[in-house]
Amino acid sequence: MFSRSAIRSLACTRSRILKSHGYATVSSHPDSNYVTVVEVGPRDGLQNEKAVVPPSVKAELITRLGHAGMKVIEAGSFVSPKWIPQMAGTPEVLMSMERLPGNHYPVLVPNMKGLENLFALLATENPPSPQTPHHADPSVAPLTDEIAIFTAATDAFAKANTNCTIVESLERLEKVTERALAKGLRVRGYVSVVVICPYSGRVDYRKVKEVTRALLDMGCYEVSLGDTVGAGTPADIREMLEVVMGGDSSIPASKLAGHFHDTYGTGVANVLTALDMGLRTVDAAVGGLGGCPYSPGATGNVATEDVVYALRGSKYKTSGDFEALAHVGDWISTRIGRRSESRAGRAILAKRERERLEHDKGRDGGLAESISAKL
Ligand SMILES: CC(C)(COP(=O)([O-])OP(=O)([O-])OC[C@H]1O[C@@H](n2cnc3c(N)ncnc32)[C@H](O)[C@@H]1OP(=O)([O-])[O-])[C@@H](O)C(=O)NCCC(=O)NCCSC(=O)C[C@@](C)(O)CC(=O)[O-]
Repeated sequence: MFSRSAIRSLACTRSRILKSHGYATVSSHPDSNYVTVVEVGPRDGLQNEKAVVPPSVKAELITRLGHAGMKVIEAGSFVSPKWIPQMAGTPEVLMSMERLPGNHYPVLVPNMKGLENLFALLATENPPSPQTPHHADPSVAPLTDEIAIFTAATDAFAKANTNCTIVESLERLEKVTERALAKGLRVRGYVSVVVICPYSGRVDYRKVKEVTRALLDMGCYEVSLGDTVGAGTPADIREMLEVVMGGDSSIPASKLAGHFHDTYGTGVANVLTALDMGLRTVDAAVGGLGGCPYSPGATGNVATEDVVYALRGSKYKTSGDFEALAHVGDWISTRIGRRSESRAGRAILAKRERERLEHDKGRDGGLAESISAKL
């Protein structure tokens, strides 16, 4: 486990960093019941596929997701290709996907090397200037305007995922965040294994809070809390959020997002619990793609279609088009040789297929009747 004093010493740099950059804030939606669903399928989903999906297919997936109404789509990672070969083509993906204006396409960055690689790519599009640090054309979204940094609530998981302890990862990420903010990029944080760690078991929710606080103090505008194993129940999520959002140095719901894997089928229930607790951002993957390479047995993220369907008719609003997303989930699942894991997606496509068959049968029946009437 990491030491509290180490985390506290990181927090001491807070005032210095905030003095130079301030918290990078994202303007909150005018409707307080608007739910931002961050689409993580192209990154969290495809990073876990055995086969390396070609950049052209990933780019088409992101393009399709944009046209299905997704506004924030995690497009890939600038991580070590030795660790995650599935994400090696991220620069090509960013260069070839359609970037809808107003959309955001964050990428994962684990260290300075990843950030330098990203900067090199951004510089190829628009030579930087003080006014437009990395992007000038308003008719398309920037290649990316946001990075996501990641650590964990246990040392065991941090070591498996990033080859270092939590404290070491926070030291590394602090430098990455400072440089990214200075370049005008937004920074989002992730904390993995907020409920159960596949290596060290039940997680102490106070650790989740400490790591989340450290990421916010660095300058992350939001921290996404990952039930990486996907075994958390709504009661677990409620208890975890009560600890993170309560007590001394409480963290407001507006700074948190929920990231729930659906291994035990509690993903949608956990999303609804998080919304009930005041969160308004959740992560999801179309078709329920994914898992985590360092969480054996964990299945994909909660499916975007399932989340969008579950919010229908409720007080919550969101941007994705349910049926269009079901088609995207079916398309990418077929491309990678599996079935869509979205229950709602499969149900609506099966219903539409039955309707089509009945319509065709009706048309054929009508035709047969009119032919026999003429004879
Ligand atoms: C963090 C490191 C890099 C440390 O890895 P390391 O091996 O300690 O790093 P290193 O500095 O010793 O470098 C080793 C080699 O990798 C290269 N390298 C080093 N960094 C990079 C880079 N950025 N881009 C390209 N290459 C890089 C570096 O140049 C060197 O190459 P060599 O000299 O051997 O030829 C490594 O552990 C890593 O990349 N891990 C990635 C882990 C990952 O992507 N996991 C999945 C994402 S997190 C997740 O899915 C959870 C989340 C976010 O979804 C939430 C949830 O569900 O919980």
